Amino acid sequence: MMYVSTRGAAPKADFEEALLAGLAPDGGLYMPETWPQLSSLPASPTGAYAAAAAHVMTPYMGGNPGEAELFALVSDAYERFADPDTAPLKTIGLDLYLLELFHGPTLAFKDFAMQVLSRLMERALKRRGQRTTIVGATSGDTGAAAVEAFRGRDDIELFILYPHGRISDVQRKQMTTATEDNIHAIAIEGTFDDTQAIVKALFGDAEFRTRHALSAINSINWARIVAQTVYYYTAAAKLGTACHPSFSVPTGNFGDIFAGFASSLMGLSMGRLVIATNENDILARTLETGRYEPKGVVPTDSPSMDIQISSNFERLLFEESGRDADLVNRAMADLKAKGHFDLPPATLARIRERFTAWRVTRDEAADATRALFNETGMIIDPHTAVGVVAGKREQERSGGSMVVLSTAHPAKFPEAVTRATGRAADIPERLVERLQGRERLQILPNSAAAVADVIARHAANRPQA
Ligand SMILES: Cc1ncc(COP(=O)(O)O)c(C=O)c1O
Ligand SMILES: N[C@@H](CCOP(=O)(O)O)C(=O)O
Repeated sequence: MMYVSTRGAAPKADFEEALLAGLAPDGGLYMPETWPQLSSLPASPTGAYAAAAAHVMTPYMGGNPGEAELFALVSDAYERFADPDTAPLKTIGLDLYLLELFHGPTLAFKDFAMQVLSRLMERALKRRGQRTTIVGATSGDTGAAAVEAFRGRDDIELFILYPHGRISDVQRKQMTTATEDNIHAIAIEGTFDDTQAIVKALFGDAEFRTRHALSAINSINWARIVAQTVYYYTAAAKLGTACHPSFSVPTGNFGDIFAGFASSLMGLSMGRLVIATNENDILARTLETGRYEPKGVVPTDSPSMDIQISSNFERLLFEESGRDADLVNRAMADLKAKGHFDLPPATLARIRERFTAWRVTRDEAADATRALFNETGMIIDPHTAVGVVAGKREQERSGGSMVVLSTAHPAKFPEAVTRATGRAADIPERLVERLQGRERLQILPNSAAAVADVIARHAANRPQA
């Protein structure tokens, strides 16, 4: 299995190269050259999430690692998940389900991929005798998951950028209380989009990128997407082969829903993929009008989705334009020069065949949280609430089974949850432990040069091995 860049000008890479590079050298995102086919999970072994993960992910690895080694690696990655089912499916209405993806160590869906990614990276670096500098951008959850997955790992420095004052206190402390020397939390005076732009700018500087051996842990890294395809399979398997569920996915950077799309391209039969957005509704506007046009980010109760530049939309554009790298390059150039790009009608039509988008307001999400709590006693987080509202709307429109991805634990967002339901969610013990201790962070202006300087100074002061 080889990987190609969405911008068409990078050499093909194997899985390990794509994993360590993160972003392709031409600025594009890696995509598999062909889609492995897997219409469903084998009937046996059933239940075991790690076995399913190894089975779904193996074809993407090109034999490095092979399925047995990958199985051992993912088994270790998912061992500390709090629910024995890893990704349990709960019924919340008529043919309406919640896929709970928050039982990992940092209580958000990011743990599913990050726990695997860190192990794959460490393995690759050891094999090659290399070290790496990870630079990541986070609106809260990716950073927490990355800190947890990479803390204390040999040969890996993690610099994680988050928008200052725009994530929840819990999310911030999950990153800033890490005591390990290889973890560096940096608050940027800007939005998540600014932090993501800084990451891309650092990768765009070829000399800096090579000198510091940069790697990425955001969903621009293909390995993240692969690991996130697995739970679409396990959810579908639980509902049975006759059911072709739709999936409602709270969406920001478009990585999680792209993993669902990837599963459908692999042959998993499903209904619609529902893009559930908050007031930062660029994707809903794009599907409606055909124009991708970021507007200013507004803060909401679902801060992890306060994103206007959805990185992985580039992957969708590439795939649904018939893998037209020239078109992707033109779109990205237009975005830079004019602040928007227009989807060709045929590409828009193909996207609409598979995806529906619903914009959900803060009040609608809070009402849904309250209603579910009153009906079932269940407390959901504000991102999941956006997914529930969008999922129900789509179910009313097109019918069928609907699986809503429950992307975070409500304890991560106590203010919004308490406002909606009148009570806060119980805080799991594993979170309590992580919130203690002194916070360690730097606040930097919205400047790639400032971040580059911190990384360079740290490298210069690192004791030589
Ligand atoms: C809790 C939560 N839900 C949803 C999302 C959106 O996921 P994606 O960026 O993959 O679209 C995020 C952030 O990525 C998140 O942290
Ligand atoms: N919502 C995310 C934003 C980054 O998304 P990623 O999936 O590309 O890492 C976050 O919580 O940081």
